[in-house]
Amino acid sequence: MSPAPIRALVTGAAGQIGYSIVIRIADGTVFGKDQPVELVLLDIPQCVASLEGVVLELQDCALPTLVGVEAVTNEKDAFQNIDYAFLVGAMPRREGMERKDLLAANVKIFKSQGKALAEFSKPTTKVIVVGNPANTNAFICAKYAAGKIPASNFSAMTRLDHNRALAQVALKTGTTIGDVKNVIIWGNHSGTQFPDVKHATINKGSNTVDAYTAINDTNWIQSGFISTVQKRGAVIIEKRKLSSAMSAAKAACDHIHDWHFGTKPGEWVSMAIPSDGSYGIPKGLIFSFPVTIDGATKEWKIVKDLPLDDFAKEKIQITTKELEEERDDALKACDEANI
Ligand SMILES: NC(=O)C1=CN([C@@H]2O[C@H](COP(=O)(O)OP(=O)(O)OC[C@H]3O[C@@H](n4cnc5c(N)ncnc54)[C@H](O)[C@@H]3O)[C@@H](O)[C@H]2O)C=CC1
Ligand SMILES: O=C(O)CCC(=O)C(=O)O
Repeated sequence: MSPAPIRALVTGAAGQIGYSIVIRIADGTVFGKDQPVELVLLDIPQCVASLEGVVLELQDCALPTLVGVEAVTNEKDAFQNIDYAFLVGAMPRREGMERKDLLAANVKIFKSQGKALAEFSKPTTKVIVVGNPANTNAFICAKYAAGKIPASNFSAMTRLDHNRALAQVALKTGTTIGDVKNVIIWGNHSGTQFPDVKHATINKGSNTVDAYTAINDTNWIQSGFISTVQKRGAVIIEKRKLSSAMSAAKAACDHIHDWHFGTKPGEWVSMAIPSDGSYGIPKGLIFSFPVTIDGATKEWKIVKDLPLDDFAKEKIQITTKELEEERDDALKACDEANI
């Protein structure tokens, strides 16, 4: 007998990330090839025709794992009874903007969706926020769903930054992605994030070497590497005139896949989740940490007590400060927003 279907919501499903994400959820990449999936696609009423087009294409994919698709334009229908929510729908930044410039416009969406989660969803629903500024939107969403859904069920996506870091290290060392383990993205999904390879390892032939030794270029690790990962989103906007979508959709699916199935033994992933005070990060801030996940309980744990040198502490302080400022601005915008 096949298991009960997993009901997954994708918001902004008519947008560019939505278009790349739904096929991976529907075809078993995220929840497994034997797991039936019901998809709920939400977008704004102006995008209904485009949303219907996505539904037709999903039908045409003839996927054995996809047992239902609903296209909706209201939160009540969208958030009903879901197991996972991929909250993508939000305004993307254009050339020259910082992600936090989106705060005033996008935070209202996440206030409203937090309330909808509280009203219509199950207490076990797990949420990934992709829409920028992702950490702060997740903070707001969790705040307005509080009382019904625990804060630990809310996360923001820094997996794209994590994947970018893996790829840069693999390129630099002439290895493959599978050879590089345990990079970390600390903090905000923004230009202040701290991509860190201090605790990473690289397989070279039959040896496992620490990343600093394998890379053998401290200047690159502490400068070029960090800024490449921090600025990757902006460079892609400059080149494509659109923000990253294929890689963002892949990262969102990696994030939920690992939350559902758990992380591999001896490995961690980067995930922005509510701080419990670890590493001196203020409690409740949605901060990217290294986490391990138990696939049986679907609970994440922050990897504790990694030694941090002064360089790391300074970088972490910068991104913490930015997140505190964003949080305060977002709370103000929510108070002012009459939703
Ligand atoms: N965290 C991360 O690593 C990344 C985050 N992003 C962010 O993801 C978001 C989406 O990006 P794209 O898909 O490229 O944008 P897009 O503009 O192509 O699509 C966004 C979709 O969301 C819809 N939408 C707007 N308000 C909505 C609402 N209240 N409810 C439901 N749908 C709504 C729009 O109608 C549109 O179809 C942006 O904020 C972008 O900055 C993008 C890449 C990576
Ligand atoms: O950079 C942006 O604002 C949009 C896409 C994004 O967040 C990213 O590519 O990292």
